[in-house]
Amino acid sequence: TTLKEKLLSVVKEPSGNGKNKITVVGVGQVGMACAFSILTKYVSSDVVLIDVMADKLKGEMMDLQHGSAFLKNSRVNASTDYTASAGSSICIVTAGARQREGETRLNLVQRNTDIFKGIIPQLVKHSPNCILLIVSNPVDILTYVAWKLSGFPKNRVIGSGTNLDSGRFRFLLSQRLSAAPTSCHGWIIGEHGDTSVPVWSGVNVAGVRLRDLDPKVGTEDDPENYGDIHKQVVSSAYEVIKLKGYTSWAIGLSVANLASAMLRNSGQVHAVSTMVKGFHDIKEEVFLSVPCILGLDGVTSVVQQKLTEDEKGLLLSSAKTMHQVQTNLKY
Ligand SMILES: NC(=O)c1ccc[n+]([C@@H]2O[C@H](COP(=O)([O-])OP(=O)(O)OC[C@H]3O[C@@H](n4cnc5c(N)ncnc54)[C@H](O)[C@@H]3O)[C@@H](O)[C@H]2O)c1
Ligand SMILES: O=C1N[C@](c2ccsc2)(c2cccc(Nc3ccc(F)cc3)n2)CC(O)=C1Sc1ccccc1Cl
Repeated sequence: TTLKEKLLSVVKEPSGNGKNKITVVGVGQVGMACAFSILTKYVSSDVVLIDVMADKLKGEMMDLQHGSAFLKNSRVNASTDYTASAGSSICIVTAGARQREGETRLNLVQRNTDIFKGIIPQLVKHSPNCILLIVSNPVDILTYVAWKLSGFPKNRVIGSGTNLDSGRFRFLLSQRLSAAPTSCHGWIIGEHGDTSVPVWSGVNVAGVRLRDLDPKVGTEDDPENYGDIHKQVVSSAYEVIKLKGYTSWAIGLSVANLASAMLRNSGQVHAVSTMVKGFHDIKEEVFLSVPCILGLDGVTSVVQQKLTEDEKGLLLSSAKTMHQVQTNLKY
Protein backbone atom coordinates (compact mmCIF):
# COMPACT_ATOMS: atom_id res chain seq x y z
CA THR A 1 0.00 0.00 0.00
CA THR A 2 1.18 3.47 -0.86
CA LEU A 3 1.69 6.21 1.72
CA LYS A 4 -1.42 7.93 0.36
CA GLU A 5 -3.45 4.73 0.89
CA LYS A 6 -2.15 4.56 4.47
CA LEU A 7 -3.09 8.20 4.94
CA LEU A 8 -6.52 8.31 3.34
CA SER A 9 -9.41 5.84 3.13
CA VAL A 10 -11.55 6.67 0.11
CA VAL A 11 -15.24 7.18 0.87
CA LYS A 12 -16.21 8.06 -2.70
CA GLU A 13 -14.04 8.81 -5.74
CA PRO A 14 -14.54 12.54 -6.47
CA SER A 15 -16.90 13.00 -9.43
CA GLY A 16 -16.47 15.34 -12.42
CA ASN A 17 -16.33 19.08 -12.53
CA GLY A 18 -17.67 21.62 -10.15
CA LYS A 19 -20.50 23.81 -11.32
CA ASN A 20 -18.25 26.85 -11.62
CA LYS A 21 -15.64 25.54 -14.08
CA ILE A 22 -14.46 28.28 -16.43
CA THR A 23 -12.29 27.82 -19.53
CA VAL A 24 -10.23 30.72 -20.89
CA VAL A 25 -9.03 30.33 -24.49
CA GLY A 26 -6.05 32.54 -25.27
CA VAL A 27 -3.42 33.16 -22.60
CA GLY A 28 -2.26 36.53 -23.90
CA GLN A 29 -2.52 39.79 -22.00
CA VAL A 30 -6.33 39.77 -21.93
CA GLY A 31 -6.81 36.03 -21.28
CA MET A 32 -4.43 36.03 -18.33
CA ALA A 33 -5.99 39.18 -16.87
CA CYS A 34 -9.37 37.41 -17.11
CA ALA A 35 -8.01 34.25 -15.46
CA PHE A 36 -6.21 36.16 -12.71
CA SER A 37 -9.29 38.32 -11.98
CA ILE A 38 -11.56 35.25 -11.88
CA LEU A 39 -9.22 33.50 -9.44
CA THR A 40 -8.53 36.47 -7.16
CA LYS A 41 -12.20 37.48 -7.01
CA TYR A 42 -13.11 33.85 -6.23
CA VAL A 43 -15.50 33.70 -9.20
CA SER A 44 -14.37 30.12 -9.91
CA SER A 45 -12.22 27.53 -8.14
CA ASP A 46 -11.70 25.54 -11.33
CA VAL A 47 -10.04 27.37 -14.22
CA VAL A 48 -8.69 25.78 -17.42
CA LEU A 49 -6.40 27.65 -19.81
CA ILE A 50 -6.18 26.79 -23.53
CA ASP A 51 -3.88 28.18 -26.19
CA VAL A 52 -1.78 27.02 -29.15
CA MET A 53 1.50 28.26 -27.64
CA ALA A 54 2.31 25.21 -25.49
CA ASP A 55 5.24 26.68 -23.55
CA LYS A 56 3.54 29.98 -22.71
CA LEU A 57 0.47 27.98 -21.71
CA LYS A 58 2.38 25.67 -19.34
CA GLY A 59 4.32 28.57 -17.86
CA GLU A 60 1.17 30.58 -17.11
CA MET A 61 -0.51 27.47 -15.62
CA MET A 62 2.46 26.70 -13.35
CA ASP A 63 2.82 30.31 -12.26
CA LEU A 64 -0.87 30.46 -11.25
CA GLN A 65 -0.79 26.97 -9.63
CA HIS A 66 2.06 28.14 -7.40
CA GLY A 67 -0.37 30.69 -5.98
CA SER A 68 -3.10 28.14 -5.14
CA ALA A 69 -2.46 28.31 -1.40
CA PHE A 70 -3.29 32.02 -1.61
CA LEU A 71 -6.32 31.47 -3.85
CA LYS A 72 -8.49 29.39 -1.50
CA ASN A 73 -7.13 26.20 -3.10
CA SER A 74 -8.45 27.03 -6.57
CA ARG A 75 -7.42 24.57 -9.27
CA VAL A 76 -5.74 25.73 -12.46
CA ASN A 77 -5.17 23.44 -15.44
CA ALA A 78 -4.05 23.99 -18.99
CA SER A 79 -3.86 22.11 -22.27
CA THR A 80 -3.61 22.64 -25.99
CA ASP A 81 -6.25 19.90 -26.16
CA TYR A 82 -9.87 20.96 -25.70
CA THR A 83 -10.79 17.81 -23.73
CA ALA A 84 -9.40 19.71 -20.73
CA SER A 85 -12.27 22.21 -21.10
CA ALA A 86 -14.99 19.54 -20.73
CA GLY A 87 -17.92 20.43 -18.50
CA SER A 88 -17.20 24.16 -18.36
CA SER A 89 -20.07 26.44 -17.30
CA ILE A 90 -18.52 29.42 -19.10
CA CYS A 91 -15.97 29.45 -21.94
CA ILE A 92 -14.24 32.81 -22.40
CA VAL A 93 -12.59 33.40 -25.80
CA THR A 94 -9.78 35.95 -25.92
CA ALA A 95 -7.79 34.20 -28.65
CA GLY A 96 -7.07 36.16 -31.74
CA ALA A 97 -4.61 37.75 -34.05
CA ARG A 98 -3.52 41.33 -33.47
CA GLN A 99 -4.29 43.93 -36.12
CA ARG A 100 -1.17 44.21 -38.32
CA GLU A 101 0.18 47.62 -39.36
CA GLY A 102 -2.17 49.00 -42.02
CA GLU A 103 -4.34 45.86 -41.94
CA THR A 104 -7.98 46.48 -42.79
CA ARG A 105 -10.56 45.58 -40.16
CA LEU A 106 -12.23 43.21 -42.61
CA ASN A 107 -8.97 41.30 -43.16
CA LEU A 108 -8.43 41.01 -39.39
CA VAL A 109 -12.01 39.83 -38.97
CA GLN A 110 -11.51 37.10 -41.57
CA ARG A 111 -8.27 35.97 -39.87
CA ASN A 112 -9.97 35.85 -36.47
CA THR A 113 -12.98 34.11 -38.00
CA ASP A 114 -10.65 31.41 -39.32
CA ILE A 115 -9.14 31.09 -35.83
CA PHE A 116 -12.67 30.75 -34.37
CA LYS A 117 -13.40 27.85 -36.75
CA GLY A 118 -10.76 25.89 -34.83
CA ILE A 119 -11.96 26.97 -31.38
CA ILE A 120 -15.77 27.25 -31.17
CA PRO A 121 -16.70 23.73 -32.43
CA GLN A 122 -14.18 22.24 -29.97
CA LEU A 123 -15.61 24.18 -27.02
CA VAL A 124 -19.14 23.16 -28.02
CA LYS A 125 -18.14 19.50 -28.34
CA HIS A 126 -16.81 19.32 -24.79
CA SER A 127 -19.17 21.78 -23.06
CA PRO A 128 -22.46 21.63 -25.00
CA ASN A 129 -24.34 23.47 -22.24
CA CYS A 130 -21.83 26.24 -21.57
CA ILE A 131 -22.16 29.98 -22.06
CA LEU A 132 -19.76 31.36 -24.68
CA LEU A 133 -18.32 34.74 -23.61
CA ILE A 134 -16.46 36.36 -26.52
CA VAL A 135 -13.82 39.07 -25.90
CA SER A 136 -11.67 38.89 -29.08
CA ASN A 137 -12.03 41.82 -31.44
CA PRO A 138 -13.94 42.99 -33.32
CA VAL A 139 -16.03 41.60 -30.52
CA ASP A 140 -19.55 42.21 -31.87
CA ILE A 141 -18.82 40.54 -35.20
CA LEU A 142 -16.86 37.68 -33.63
CA THR A 143 -19.73 37.05 -31.20
CA TYR A 144 -22.02 36.66 -34.22
CA VAL A 145 -19.44 34.28 -35.77
CA ALA A 146 -19.29 32.28 -32.52
CA TRP A 147 -23.12 32.10 -32.46
CA LYS A 148 -23.21 30.80 -36.04
CA LEU A 149 -20.36 28.31 -35.52
CA SER A 150 -21.77 27.04 -32.18
CA GLY A 151 -25.42 26.48 -33.10
CA PHE A 152 -26.20 27.62 -29.53
CA PRO A 153 -29.42 29.50 -28.68
CA LYS A 154 -28.76 33.25 -28.67
CA ASN A 155 -29.06 33.54 -24.86
CA ARG A 156 -25.84 31.49 -24.43
CA VAL A 157 -23.57 33.43 -26.82
CA ILE A 158 -22.51 36.77 -25.31
CA GLY A 159 -19.90 39.37 -26.26
CA SER A 160 -18.16 41.48 -23.61
CA GLY A 161 -19.33 44.32 -25.84
CA THR A 162 -19.57 47.74 -24.23
CA ASN A 163 -19.17 46.40 -20.70
CA LEU A 164 -15.60 47.76 -20.70
CA ASP A 165 -16.67 50.99 -22.44
CA SER A 166 -19.36 51.51 -19.78
CA GLY A 167 -16.88 50.75 -16.99
CA ARG A 168 -14.43 53.35 -18.33
CA PHE A 169 -17.33 55.83 -18.73
CA ARG A 170 -18.43 55.35 -15.10
CA PHE A 171 -14.87 55.80 -13.87
CA LEU A 172 -14.40 59.02 -15.86
CA LEU A 173 -17.80 60.36 -14.75
CA SER A 174 -16.93 59.54 -11.14
CA GLN A 175 -13.79 61.63 -11.50
CA ARG A 176 -15.89 64.61 -12.66
CA LEU A 177 -18.52 64.21 -9.93
CA SER A 178 -16.31 63.02 -7.05
CA ALA A 179 -18.70 60.12 -6.48
CA ALA A 180 -17.81 56.40 -6.55
CA PRO A 181 -17.92 54.73 -9.98
CA THR A 182 -20.53 52.26 -8.66
CA SER A 183 -22.74 55.24 -7.78
CA CYS A 184 -22.38 56.88 -11.20
CA HIS A 185 -24.87 55.15 -13.47
CA GLY A 186 -24.36 55.41 -17.22
CA TRP A 187 -24.94 53.00 -20.08
CA ILE A 188 -22.90 52.85 -23.25
CA ILE A 189 -24.61 50.64 -25.85
CA GLY A 190 -24.23 49.60 -29.49
CA GLU A 191 -20.94 48.69 -31.17
CA HIS A 192 -17.95 48.21 -28.89
CA GLY A 193 -15.14 50.67 -29.44
CA ASP A 194 -14.91 53.82 -31.55
CA THR A 195 -18.60 54.05 -32.47
CA SER A 196 -20.25 53.17 -29.15
CA VAL A 197 -23.39 55.08 -28.11
CA PRO A 198 -23.65 56.85 -24.70
CA VAL A 199 -27.30 56.99 -23.53
CA TRP A 200 -27.07 60.41 -21.89
CA SER A 201 -30.79 60.49 -21.07
CA GLY A 202 -30.16 57.73 -18.51
CA VAL A 203 -26.97 59.01 -16.87
CA ASN A 204 -27.81 59.52 -13.21
CA VAL A 205 -26.60 59.56 -9.61
CA ALA A 206 -29.13 58.22 -7.10
CA GLY A 207 -31.80 58.48 -9.78
CA VAL A 208 -31.12 62.18 -10.39
CA ARG A 209 -30.62 62.41 -14.16
CA LEU A 210 -27.94 64.89 -15.23
CA ARG A 211 -30.20 65.79 -18.20
CA ASP A 212 -32.95 66.91 -15.76
CA LEU A 213 -30.47 69.28 -14.10
CA ASP A 214 -29.04 70.55 -17.39
CA PRO A 215 -30.72 69.51 -20.66
CA LYS A 216 -27.50 70.34 -22.54
CA VAL A 217 -25.48 67.61 -20.76
CA GLY A 218 -23.78 65.39 -23.35
CA THR A 219 -24.62 67.69 -26.23
CA GLU A 220 -22.19 69.71 -28.35
CA ASP A 221 -23.27 72.99 -26.76
CA ASP A 222 -22.83 71.96 -23.14
CA PRO A 223 -20.63 74.65 -21.54
CA GLU A 224 -19.19 72.04 -19.16
CA ASN A 225 -18.50 69.57 -22.03
CA TYR A 226 -19.72 66.42 -20.26
CA GLY A 227 -19.84 64.92 -23.74
CA ASP A 228 -16.03 64.81 -23.56
CA ILE A 229 -16.37 61.90 -21.11
CA HIS A 230 -17.52 59.60 -23.90
CA LYS A 231 -14.79 60.93 -26.19
CA GLN A 232 -12.31 60.10 -23.41
CA VAL A 233 -13.64 56.53 -23.22
CA VAL A 234 -12.40 56.11 -26.79
CA SER A 235 -9.23 58.19 -26.52
CA SER A 236 -8.15 56.49 -23.28
CA ALA A 237 -8.21 53.11 -25.04
CA TYR A 238 -5.73 54.45 -27.61
CA GLU A 239 -3.71 56.16 -24.87
CA VAL A 240 -3.33 52.92 -22.87
CA ILE A 241 -2.17 51.14 -26.03
CA LYS A 242 0.34 53.90 -26.69
CA LEU A 243 1.60 53.86 -23.10
CA LYS A 244 1.74 50.12 -22.31
CA GLY A 245 1.16 48.43 -25.69
CA TYR A 246 -2.01 46.55 -24.75
CA THR A 247 -4.94 46.65 -22.28
CA SER A 248 -5.53 43.99 -19.68
CA TRP A 249 -6.62 44.87 -16.14
CA ALA A 250 -9.91 46.68 -16.87
CA ILE A 251 -11.06 44.15 -19.47
CA GLY A 252 -9.99 41.26 -17.22
CA LEU A 253 -11.89 42.67 -14.24
CA SER A 254 -14.98 43.44 -16.35
CA VAL A 255 -15.03 39.89 -17.77
CA ALA A 256 -14.66 38.41 -14.26
CA ASN A 257 -17.59 40.58 -13.19
CA LEU A 258 -19.73 39.20 -16.04
CA ALA A 259 -18.74 35.62 -15.19
CA SER A 260 -19.61 36.21 -11.54
CA ALA A 261 -23.01 37.69 -12.41
CA MET A 262 -23.85 34.59 -14.47
CA LEU A 263 -22.44 31.91 -12.16
CA ARG A 264 -24.33 33.39 -9.18
CA ASN A 265 -27.49 33.51 -11.30
CA SER A 266 -27.64 37.08 -10.03
CA GLY A 267 -29.95 38.75 -12.53
CA GLN A 268 -27.49 41.67 -12.62
CA VAL A 269 -27.86 44.00 -15.59
CA HIS A 270 -24.79 44.54 -17.77
CA ALA A 271 -24.18 46.14 -21.16
CA VAL A 272 -23.14 43.10 -23.21
CA SER A 273 -23.31 42.17 -26.89
CA THR A 274 -26.40 40.11 -27.68
CA MET A 275 -28.48 39.30 -30.76
CA VAL A 276 -30.47 42.54 -31.15
CA LYS A 277 -32.67 41.75 -34.19
CA GLY A 278 -36.13 43.01 -33.28
CA PHE A 279 -34.94 45.61 -30.76
CA HIS A 280 -34.96 49.33 -31.62
CA ASP A 281 -36.28 48.52 -35.13
CA ILE A 282 -33.08 46.59 -35.98
CA LYS A 283 -33.89 44.16 -38.79
CA GLU A 284 -30.54 42.40 -39.27
CA GLU A 285 -29.16 39.40 -37.37
CA VAL A 286 -26.40 41.33 -35.60
CA PHE A 287 -24.86 41.47 -32.13
CA LEU A 288 -24.69 44.86 -30.39
CA SER A 289 -24.61 45.83 -26.72
CA VAL A 290 -27.78 46.65 -24.79
CA PRO A 291 -28.46 46.33 -21.03
CA CYS A 292 -29.04 42.61 -20.38
CA ILE A 293 -30.14 40.63 -17.34
CA LEU A 294 -27.51 37.90 -16.78
CA GLY A 295 -27.94 34.53 -15.07
CA LEU A 296 -27.06 30.85 -15.43
CA ASP A 297 -28.82 30.81 -18.81
CA GLY A 298 -26.75 33.77 -20.03
CA VAL A 299 -28.90 36.65 -21.33
CA THR A 300 -32.43 36.12 -19.96
CA SER A 301 -33.90 39.60 -20.61
CA VAL A 302 -33.05 42.82 -22.46
CA VAL A 303 -33.91 46.19 -20.89
CA GLN A 304 -36.04 48.22 -23.35
CA GLN A 305 -34.35 51.63 -23.00
CA LYS A 306 -36.14 54.68 -24.39
CA LEU A 307 -33.65 56.10 -26.92
CA THR A 308 -33.62 59.48 -28.68
CA GLU A 309 -33.91 59.44 -32.47
CA ASP A 310 -30.16 60.24 -32.65
CA GLU A 311 -29.22 57.33 -30.38
CA LYS A 312 -31.46 54.99 -32.37
CA GLY A 313 -29.94 56.26 -35.63
CA LEU A 314 -26.41 55.50 -34.41
CA LEU A 315 -27.48 51.95 -33.43
CA LEU A 316 -29.11 51.35 -36.81
CA SER A 317 -26.02 52.49 -38.72
CA SER A 318 -23.85 50.18 -36.57
CA ALA A 319 -26.26 47.33 -37.32
CA LYS A 320 -25.90 48.02 -41.04
CA THR A 321 -22.06 48.09 -40.83
CA MET A 322 -22.00 44.84 -38.84
CA HIS A 323 -24.34 43.20 -41.34
CA GLN A 324 -22.21 44.27 -44.31
CA VAL A 325 -19.00 42.90 -42.74
CA GLN A 326 -20.77 39.69 -41.73
CA THR A 327 -22.13 38.98 -45.20
CA ASN A 328 -18.58 39.33 -46.64
CA LEU A 329 -17.20 36.74 -44.21
CA LYS A 330 -16.41 33.19 -45.28
CA TYR A 331 -16.92 30.63 -42.51
N1 LIG B 1 -13.70 43.39 -26.09
C1 LIG B 1 -12.87 44.26 -25.49
O1 LIG B 1 -13.28 45.20 -24.80
C2 LIG B 1 -11.38 44.05 -25.64
C3 LIG B 1 -10.47 44.79 -24.88
C4 LIG B 1 -9.11 44.54 -25.03
C5 LIG B 1 -8.67 43.58 -25.95
N2 LIG B 1 -9.59 42.89 -26.68
C6 LIG B 1 -9.22 41.86 -27.65
O2 LIG B 1 -8.78 40.68 -26.98
C7 LIG B 1 -7.98 39.94 -27.90
C8 LIG B 1 -6.73 39.45 -27.19
O3 LIG B 1 -5.93 40.56 -26.88
P1 LIG B 1 -4.47 40.27 -26.25
O4 LIG B 1 -3.86 41.60 -25.96
O5 LIG B 1 -4.59 39.25 -25.15
O6 LIG B 1 -3.72 39.57 -27.50
P2 LIG B 1 -2.43 38.62 -27.39
O7 LIG B 1 -1.85 38.58 -28.76
O8 LIG B 1 -1.61 39.03 -26.21
O9 LIG B 1 -3.05 37.15 -27.05
C9 LIG B 1 -3.74 36.43 -28.01
C10 LIG B 1 -3.56 34.96 -27.64
O10 LIG B 1 -4.38 34.17 -28.51
C11 LIG B 1 -3.67 32.99 -28.77
N3 LIG B 1 -4.18 32.31 -29.96
C12 LIG B 1 -4.01 32.68 -31.26
N4 LIG B 1 -4.60 31.78 -32.06
C13 LIG B 1 -5.17 30.84 -31.25
C14 LIG B 1 -5.93 29.67 -31.49
N5 LIG B 1 -6.22 29.26 -32.72
N6 LIG B 1 -6.35 28.96 -30.42
C15 LIG B 1 -6.06 29.35 -29.16
N7 LIG B 1 -5.33 30.45 -28.86
C16 LIG B 1 -4.90 31.19 -29.91
C17 LIG B 1 -2.23 33.46 -28.96
O11 LIG B 1 -1.35 32.35 -28.81
C18 LIG B 1 -2.10 34.47 -27.83
O12 LIG B 1 -1.65 33.85 -26.63
C19 LIG B 1 -7.69 40.87 -29.09
O13 LIG B 1 -8.59 40.54 -30.14
C20 LIG B 1 -8.05 42.24 -28.53
O14 LIG B 1 -8.45 43.17 -29.52
C21 LIG B 1 -10.93 43.10 -26.54
O1 LIG C 1 -8.79 49.08 -24.75
C1 LIG C 1 -8.80 48.47 -25.83
N1 LIG C 1 -7.65 48.04 -26.45
C2 LIG C 1 -7.68 47.56 -27.82
C3 LIG C 1 -6.42 46.83 -28.12
C4 LIG C 1 -5.89 45.87 -27.28
C5 LIG C 1 -4.72 45.29 -27.77
S1 LIG C 1 -4.34 46.01 -29.27
C6 LIG C 1 -5.70 47.05 -29.25
C7 LIG C 1 -7.88 48.72 -28.75
C8 LIG C 1 -7.53 50.01 -28.38
C9 LIG C 1 -7.76 51.03 -29.31
C10 LIG C 1 -8.33 50.72 -30.54
C11 LIG C 1 -8.65 49.38 -30.84
N2 LIG C 1 -9.21 49.10 -32.05
C12 LIG C 1 -9.49 47.83 -32.55
C13 LIG C 1 -10.55 47.73 -33.46
C14 LIG C 1 -10.85 46.51 -34.04
C15 LIG C 1 -10.09 45.40 -33.71
F1 LIG C 1 -10.38 44.21 -34.28
C16 LIG C 1 -9.05 45.47 -32.78
C17 LIG C 1 -8.73 46.70 -32.21
N3 LIG C 1 -8.43 48.39 -29.93
C18 LIG C 1 -8.84 46.59 -27.96
C19 LIG C 1 -10.11 47.22 -27.46
O2 LIG C 1 -11.26 46.83 -27.98
C20 LIG C 1 -10.06 48.11 -26.41
S2 LIG C 1 -11.50 48.82 -25.76
C21 LIG C 1 -11.84 50.24 -26.79
C22 LIG C 1 -11.20 50.39 -28.02
C23 LIG C 1 -11.49 51.53 -28.80
C24 LIG C 1 -12.41 52.49 -28.33
C25 LIG C 1 -13.04 52.32 -27.11
C26 LIG C 1 -12.76 51.19 -26.34
CL1 LIG C 1 -13.53 50.95 -24.80
